[in-house]
Amino acid sequence: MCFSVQTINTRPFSFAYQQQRSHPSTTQYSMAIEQLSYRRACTLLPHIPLIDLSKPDSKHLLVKACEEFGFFKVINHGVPMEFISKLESEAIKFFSLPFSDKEKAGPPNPFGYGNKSIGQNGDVGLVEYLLLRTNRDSYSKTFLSVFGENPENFCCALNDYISSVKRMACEILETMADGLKIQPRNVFSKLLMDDQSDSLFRLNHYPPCPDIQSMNGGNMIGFGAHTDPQIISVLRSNNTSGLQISLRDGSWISVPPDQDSFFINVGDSLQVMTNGKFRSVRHRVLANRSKSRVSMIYFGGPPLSEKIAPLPSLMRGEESLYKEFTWFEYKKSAYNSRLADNRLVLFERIAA
Ligand SMILES: C=C1C[C@]23C[C@@]1(O)CC[C@H]2[C@@]12CC[C@H](O)[C@@](C)(C(=O)O1)[C@H]2[C@@H]3C(=O)O
Ligand SMILES: O=C(O)CCC(=O)C(=O)O
Ligand SMILES: [Fe+2]
Repeated sequence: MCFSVQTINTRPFSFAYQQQRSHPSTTQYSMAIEQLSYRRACTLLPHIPLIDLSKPDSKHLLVKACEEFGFFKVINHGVPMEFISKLESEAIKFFSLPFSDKEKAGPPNPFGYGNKSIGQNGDVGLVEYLLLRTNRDSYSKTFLSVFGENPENFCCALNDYISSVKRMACEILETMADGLKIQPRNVFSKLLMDDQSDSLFRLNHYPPCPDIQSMNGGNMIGFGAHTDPQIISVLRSNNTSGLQISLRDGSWISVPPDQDSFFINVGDSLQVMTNGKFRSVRHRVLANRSKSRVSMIYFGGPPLSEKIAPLPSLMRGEESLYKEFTWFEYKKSAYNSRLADNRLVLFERIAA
């Protein structure tokens, strides 16, 4: 069964040479063609910022990407390929089990194995998943029911991957603090490093959807449009397309998959902590006609008792755009919402 989404917004681009006189010169032609290819590149190419973590100047690009898109791609990330491929193969093994085995780890409450139903409020998508807490004791229990006495391989793969990706997420958050010229540089990363940090991990499997063309004009929803409530999300997928991000004008652009890189999302909490300077990015996943997509996402969240508020060092005399709240309050409200809802509006301060 597939689920539909509205047609992707494609922005029309006008042909530069339509504005020329009836007999343009060669120079006018070549200028027009140049302009046309430039416009085509701007319209058709995804404008995904690329951050090379090994370059010292990345902090400025990183801040710019968070302000403009709330999304960027990271290379030279330092996460060993071995950890990535080991976890991917464990995930594939899990999703290949018979449904009767997988459902032993479900239904999600919200943790555990889920199939087609996302969250508790009626959202659906063409996806099956495992939603886990990031501590080993917690996910080991989830797997005992499926793998009996031997969940060790999966648990080791998760532990290696999550530790390494968490380290990278902290490095990114510290580089962000440098780029924003705020101190201490662990002002964001300490929330993920805290023993009580409420971080999550998700493995998603999107099976191919061969009847895509015959249904709803070719757009089937894998994971509906939403923003992530946490501070930062670190996403890695195999080489199957599907992920899209929404630009400020509401149009959607496809993110070309890259199995060797990571994609970073600014979450709602980071938008609040920067008083709206950084943008929590709306994103979604469309089903693929012929290939399975497997993605793994680390959601870096603060401790439940943490106050989520704009950092005073970023305010410089501005008013806070948000009411005061704790992560517990925000999370409770988020988990009562539908996927597509704007969860931050309830926490916005009404301008005087
Ligand atoms: C519909 C929902 C699923 C979600 C909880 C919610 O009520 C609204 C936020 C959703 C989301 C999106 C990002 C992450 O995938 C997630 C784990 C999260 O923290 O918030 C999911 C929640 C979920 O799948 O339970
Ligand atoms: O699976 C993906 O590529 C993205 C999923 C996602 O956005 C999420 O789980 O919050
Ligand atoms: Fe997401």
